[in-house]
Amino acid sequence: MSYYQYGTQTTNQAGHLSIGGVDTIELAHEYGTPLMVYDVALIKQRIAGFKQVFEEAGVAYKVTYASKAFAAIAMYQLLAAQGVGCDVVSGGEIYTAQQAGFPLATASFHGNNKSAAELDYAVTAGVGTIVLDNFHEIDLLDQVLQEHDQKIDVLLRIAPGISAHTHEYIMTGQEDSKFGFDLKSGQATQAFEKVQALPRLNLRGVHCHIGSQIFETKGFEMAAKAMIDLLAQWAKTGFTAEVLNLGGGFGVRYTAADQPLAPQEYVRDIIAIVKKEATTANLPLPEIWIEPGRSMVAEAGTSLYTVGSRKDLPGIRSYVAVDGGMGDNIRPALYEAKYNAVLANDPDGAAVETVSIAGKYCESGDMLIWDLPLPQSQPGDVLAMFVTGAYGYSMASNYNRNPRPAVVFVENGQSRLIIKRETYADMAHLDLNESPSHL
Ligand SMILES: Cc1ncc(COP(=O)(O)O)c(C=O)c1O
Ligand SMILES: N[C@@H](CCCC[NH3+])C(=O)O
Repeated sequence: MSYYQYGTQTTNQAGHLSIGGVDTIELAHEYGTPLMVYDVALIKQRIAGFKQVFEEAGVAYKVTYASKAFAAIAMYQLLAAQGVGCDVVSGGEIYTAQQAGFPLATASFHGNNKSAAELDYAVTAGVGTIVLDNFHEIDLLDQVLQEHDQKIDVLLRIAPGISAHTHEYIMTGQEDSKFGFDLKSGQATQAFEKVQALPRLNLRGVHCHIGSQIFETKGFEMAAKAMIDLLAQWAKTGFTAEVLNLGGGFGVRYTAADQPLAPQEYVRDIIAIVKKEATTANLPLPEIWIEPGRSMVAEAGTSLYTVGSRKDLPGIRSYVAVDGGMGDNIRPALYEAKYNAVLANDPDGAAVETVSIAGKYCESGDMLIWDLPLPQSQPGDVLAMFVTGAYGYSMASNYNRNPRPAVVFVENGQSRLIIKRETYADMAHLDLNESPSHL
């Protein structure tokens, strides 16, 4: 095998890339391309791995999936069946979870500018926890609760002032951030006092999230320590935190240059540091919550594209274009994210050339992979691009009025369509076509 295999990926007897026991070339024929393929067994393995670490440590916990990484009805159903909660960040994610029959009592609602309508929706839909992000939201939520004569559990999102080593755009825990109550300037304690004075808000603890695609455990350790120190201060007022949510952010391996720990290792480390710091501060151990997104689904996702045109610039480079691009995966254009890919019809084939994989969108920046060693490719070959399961489909767009791809789950030799390919009519269905006049 010449490629790094994630989850159930292997080369089958036909010499094709297989995922979940299903031939990816057959998937491309059956469902068309671009196609997103999710290895369900790998998602289940990740969930089980996270839970196991907590179980072994014998601590109270909650594993919640950050839906923004990939939200779909089938995904929420898979989570519910595996007994994990989720975090939602919009009315749309709440709606999708609700359609899936997801137990919303296990969901947490995040966001730096939740609207009154979204808060109302969350309260009436039965979302279990609101993660309060700012002072305006505290007032909005209290108002909504008064209207419904209800109470709700809340956490306070704290910006701990920790810069994790990751791309600037996906860093969130540093002081200069739009998210959460700032720790250093005292905003966090002001928010604590404000919430404590509002009987409809049942403050259960604190939340922080220091960023995404993080490889080192140091940042999590610093964040955990900062949170425990804060809770120790608040404990002097008689407050006992029941929950400490340390967010997500665990890194994954996109290419060989990425060397993350196994996802469970981050959690093992987090548990150890929380235990140590809580003991030192003489605090009862709170329930530890995590909310991984990327590490739950990224490596389980593979994008299949069909190879089309080619442009050779002797001495410069060769562009090989595929039938998708920045509309189904904005990450290379947005973050200069790096990916790896193989020809699904010849995954073990020796590379004979280096090509750059272009998308089909009208942007020079619509490049999926620069300088990829590949066997000789022909139009009609299927390119399998790895680790596209997080922030791919969920950040997809209809730029150039290209339809968003279909999505399938594969497991045990079977495939199931979970999101249909968008049609031209789907994309135009909100356009009004009633009057020939121009106002
Ligand atoms: C509040 C919060 N929780 C969890 C996550 C999930 O992060 P990741 O996908 O890196 O695990 C994010 C996204 O970065 C987030 O903003
Ligand atoms: N969307 C980003 C991560 C942001 C996570 C949300 N806070 C990515 O693709 O890496």
